[in-house]
Amino acid sequence: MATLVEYTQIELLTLSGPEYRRVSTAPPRPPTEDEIPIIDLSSIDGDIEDRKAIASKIKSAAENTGFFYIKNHGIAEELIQNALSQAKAFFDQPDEKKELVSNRKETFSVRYNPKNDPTISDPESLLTDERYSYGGDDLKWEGTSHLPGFRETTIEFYQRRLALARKMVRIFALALDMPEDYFDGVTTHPGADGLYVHYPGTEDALEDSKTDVDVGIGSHTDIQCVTLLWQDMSGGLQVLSASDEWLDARPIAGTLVVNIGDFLQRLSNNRFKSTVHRVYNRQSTSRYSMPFFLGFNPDSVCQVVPSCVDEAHPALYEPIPCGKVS
Ligand SMILES: O=C(O)CCC(=O)C(=O)O
Ligand SMILES: [Fe+2]
Repeated sequence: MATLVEYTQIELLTLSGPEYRRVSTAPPRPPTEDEIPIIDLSSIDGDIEDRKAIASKIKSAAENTGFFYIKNHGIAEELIQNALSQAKAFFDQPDEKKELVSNRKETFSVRYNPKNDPTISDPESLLTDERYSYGGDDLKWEGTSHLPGFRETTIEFYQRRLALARKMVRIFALALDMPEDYFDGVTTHPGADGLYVHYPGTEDALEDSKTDVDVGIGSHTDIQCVTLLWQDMSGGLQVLSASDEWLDARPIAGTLVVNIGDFLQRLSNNRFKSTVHRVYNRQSTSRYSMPFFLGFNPDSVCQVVPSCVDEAHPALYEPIPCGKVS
């Protein structure tokens, strides 16, 4: 007997305006191993053949669901746990010390600052270049200076993720049949945000608001190039499959979740999928996550990669600027 699958429509905000997508109304199911594979990065610093082997796995994942886990990613578990402790210390403070955002979800975010990027030899020239408007982060660090080690750990974790994200971008270049340094020039001083996110337990949220709200983030795609996400063991991240069903992107210890953003979908001429996902915290206790979003240099232009265009596949997109250049 055929099972009746029902669908509904969701509205997404994309680079080219609102878009509507069909999604199944069935509860999320576990993904198959191919739908959200676990990819081992232990040989990422090996030779080019090692990286091509990783790239071929990532290519399949990027063309299928657009989400995968990475393990042996090189970021020390101790650093991740220290960052998590700092995130908890930050969110544990009384409300007036924090920035409260909608949906009762709270965030602390660090933007790219050339001073924190060890690959930049002259940060001042970027900071004083009118085209970038990176903005200062001094107020953030002043406002958190009473939390011991907060700044140091937060910056170190940011730096490690920036380095890993740059390596991943090289793998994406290989996965698009381009030389591995193809994107290096547009990731030298990228738009890149590192966040701590706290989703309070649902009971707490209900008590305060007296309404039946979900704590989380509704259906969306990530706008940038690639996202690296650390999530705690709470669960709640759901990912739309290639057949429009919700998959449970369950937490797997020792991994980060990686997904493709709108810019990478665009420059791959839709070969790689910028996948719809959402997060709910429906448990009574807090959920913490630490996403990192890598974009391209704000002064660069995003255009379809030559290897993704041929007579049968003309470029679907015009070149667009990657960031606000003021
Ligand atoms: O918190 C998470 O697990 C994911 C958050 C997310 O999707 C986002 O911030 O774009
Ligand atoms: Fe997201």
